[in-house]
Amino acid sequence: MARSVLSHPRDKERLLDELERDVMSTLTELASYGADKAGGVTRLLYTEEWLAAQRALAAKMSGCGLEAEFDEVGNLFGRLQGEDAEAPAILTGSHIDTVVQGGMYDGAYGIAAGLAAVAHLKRNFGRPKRALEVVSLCEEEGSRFPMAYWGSGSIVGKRDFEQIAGLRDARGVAFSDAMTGCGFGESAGRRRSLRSVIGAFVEAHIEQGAVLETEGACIGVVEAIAGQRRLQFEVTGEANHAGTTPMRLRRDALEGASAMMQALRREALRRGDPLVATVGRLQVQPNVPNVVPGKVSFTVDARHVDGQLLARFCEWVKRTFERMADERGLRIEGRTWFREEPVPMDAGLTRQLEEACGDLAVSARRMASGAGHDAQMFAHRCRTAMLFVPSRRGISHSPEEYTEPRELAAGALVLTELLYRIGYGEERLS
Ligand SMILES: NC(=O)NC(NC(N)=O)C(=O)[O-]
Ligand SMILES: [Zn+2]
Ligand SMILES: [Zn+2]
Repeated sequence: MARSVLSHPRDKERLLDELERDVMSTLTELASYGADKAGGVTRLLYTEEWLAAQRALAAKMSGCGLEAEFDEVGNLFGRLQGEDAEAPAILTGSHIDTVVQGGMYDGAYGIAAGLAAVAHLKRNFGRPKRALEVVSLCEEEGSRFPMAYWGSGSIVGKRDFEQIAGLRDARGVAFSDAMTGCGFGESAGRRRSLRSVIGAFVEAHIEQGAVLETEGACIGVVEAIAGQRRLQFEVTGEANHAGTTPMRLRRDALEGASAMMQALRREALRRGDPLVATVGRLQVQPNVPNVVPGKVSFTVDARHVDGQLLARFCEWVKRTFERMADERGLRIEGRTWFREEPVPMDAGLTRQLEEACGDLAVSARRMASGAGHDAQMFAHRCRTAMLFVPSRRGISHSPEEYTEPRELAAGALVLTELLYRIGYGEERLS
């Protein structure tokens, strides 16, 4: 087996041209599924545009000579069989879903890069020692239903059908109805999602921050992924007439909630980086100009690379919000609907990723991820590594999300090299 996918350094530009062409073709096609008027992409789990994107990817995978198959929750796999049918497969990919009015790269890039890499390896090196699978994970963001990592979590056993019972989206559509409506679910007769043995998982993703761009590095070698909590609060006061209710007699739920949000921001700033806290969703009832708001619900998304410091901050949030509600004669209910602990990437596989960057003369730097990723799920079950490519001005979860095609190709080149070494090499996964 040759040491590298490059038989000579002069082959690098030609391979970058090929990978850039293939990655951009897949990204452009996927961006058409859920293209919204704001110029971004909205492709939520189990919607028509989500299903159309998965079906288009299945056709692309088959067109590359891979065995395309959906599992019971709608994860899509494109498999390149290995010589050793018993050897645990190596998976690469990311999530197909997006946030509302998101960009065309978050998630989709990892799928496009994985497909370009495995297709190149198949064409040029034939059958690997162990199976290589490109995976389009059905959901990661938690944008439609109060459930995140549904795709990767179902594969590694951290999500199951009991957890989605009773969940509904903002329009009242039941999770289970949306899932069965797309032809998935427990009784759809598809392969079970849970996989007991996985050789490794490698995810390519946009950085969604500005470190690589600021430092002029091509690749982020991810060492760890931050932990995160998502909390939902309901503040209840008393709806009343905006014209006849004196200020001192009001129990204004929005005034109380806004004071809590200001306190949240001040405390997060006081505790300092890398702690972040975000109020992303706010709903006011009855939400009309001439009524004192009687009820407000809002979300808090809190993250930190240190699990203990994250837990302590969330305890402060709950304690402080309860005190502030009491002081105003308001009621407050809070619940944590999502939590993931910080997780390190596999040291050996990360070292191999870094070595591949060096051998390919692609600049790289080690870093942590403030964003959550499917790699966070797989890291509990198998050797997992992750690479980033730069995000222009660090922008993501926005129609302004952008990465240069050549930067996307460089990430795909490193991914191709790593998959070649661990998929075709004799040595066991280190
Ligand atoms: N890559 C992501 O944008 N992930 C997002 N989604 C989750 N589940 O973390 C996030 O908010 O960081
Ligand atoms: Zn995202
Ligand atoms: Zn993502």
